[in-house]
Amino acid sequence: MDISLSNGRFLVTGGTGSFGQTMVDRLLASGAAEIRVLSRDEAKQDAMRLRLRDDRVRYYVGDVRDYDSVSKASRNIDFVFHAAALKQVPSCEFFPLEAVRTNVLGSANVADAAQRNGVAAVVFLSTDKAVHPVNAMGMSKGLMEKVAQAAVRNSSSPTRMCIVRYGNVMCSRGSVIPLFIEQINSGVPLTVTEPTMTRFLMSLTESVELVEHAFVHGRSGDIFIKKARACTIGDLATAVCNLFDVPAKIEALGTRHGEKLHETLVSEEELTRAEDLGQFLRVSVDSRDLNYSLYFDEGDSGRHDRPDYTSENAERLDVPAVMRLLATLPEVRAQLPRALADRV
Ligand SMILES: O=c1ccn([C@@H]2O[C@H](COP(=O)(O)OP(=O)(O)O[C@H]3O[C@H](CO)[C@@H](O)[C@H](O)[C@H]3O)[C@@H](O)[C@H]2O)c(=O)[nH]1
Repeated sequence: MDISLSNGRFLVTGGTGSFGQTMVDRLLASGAAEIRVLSRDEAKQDAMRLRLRDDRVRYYVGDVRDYDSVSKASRNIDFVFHAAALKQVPSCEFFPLEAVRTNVLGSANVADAAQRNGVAAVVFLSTDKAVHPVNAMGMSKGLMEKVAQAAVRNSSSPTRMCIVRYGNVMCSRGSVIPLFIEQINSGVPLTVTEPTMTRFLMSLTESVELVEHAFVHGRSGDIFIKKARACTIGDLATAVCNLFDVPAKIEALGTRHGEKLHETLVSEEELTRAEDLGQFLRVSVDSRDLNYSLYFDEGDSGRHDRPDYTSENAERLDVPAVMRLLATLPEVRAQLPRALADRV
């Protein structure tokens, strides 16, 4: 089957979220024949229905935790983008089993339903927090990656499954940039956890580009990463204040539950078998089978001589560069007085 966003029937799990809605917009603009949105919240679906008013989008209320609802939504579908997840780090720390139910078991349901329904390809959305994970959200996403790769290894199904891993998506729902802007608008200090903490910065558009790249070019079991720039949270807070032309008033919060100082997009072990594709990296699945004698006799000849790819050693943006980047984001521009937007 021809692999393109304009051809076929698509299912987007978590389709009412920040990524999901951007992906659905992209699919509609590309001319996709049918797009199903699977999500739990009927009110968000209704708001989306009213915004889009497009018959090609069908809404399925359901939960990836429930195999039946995933299976029904996957019937006669060609391609799945699996974005449904519990993604807030602090809340997953308090409810780790909820993260397991949605991110691990829910993803297993998506993989299983796709294989049984003859779906051609699935892209699973993962996160840098899945690498060397220290919090329940990252651990559950790391296990999701393993579940997807095991589904590829353990089955002769033709369903192609790829994973994309990305860093912080600027302005996604509940994230720090909209919070900083809200704090500026309310005239209260910006709550900064730890100024030296670093994070990768990606736009929603870039996250959709990464998913599209994996969808078109991925081989089963591949993990795709888009090379990204990073900044410190202290510089991010200063950049937001400068952009809105307010003095930088900062209240130190301290590191939150389960947070890392720096994130890792690709581990050094993965880098030994990563393929550099320019803007993207491809880490293919370790396809050796479970024959222990081969592990002992042949081992892994890859050399571990490259450090992890982290938000600490990635291209670092300074305050003016972060300001320029923020000023390109529609979500930020919508809040920024015209005169200030034009100055950057
Ligand atoms: O009041 C706040 C809230 C957050 N932060 C910091 O801002 C950064 C970003 O925080 P946030 O936007 O909450 O994102 P993360 O906790 O890093 O997690 C996001 O980014 C991940 C990718 O790393 C995604 O997988 C998650 O779903 C998403 O919530 C972190 O360094 C936080 O410590 C502050 O300084 N002040």
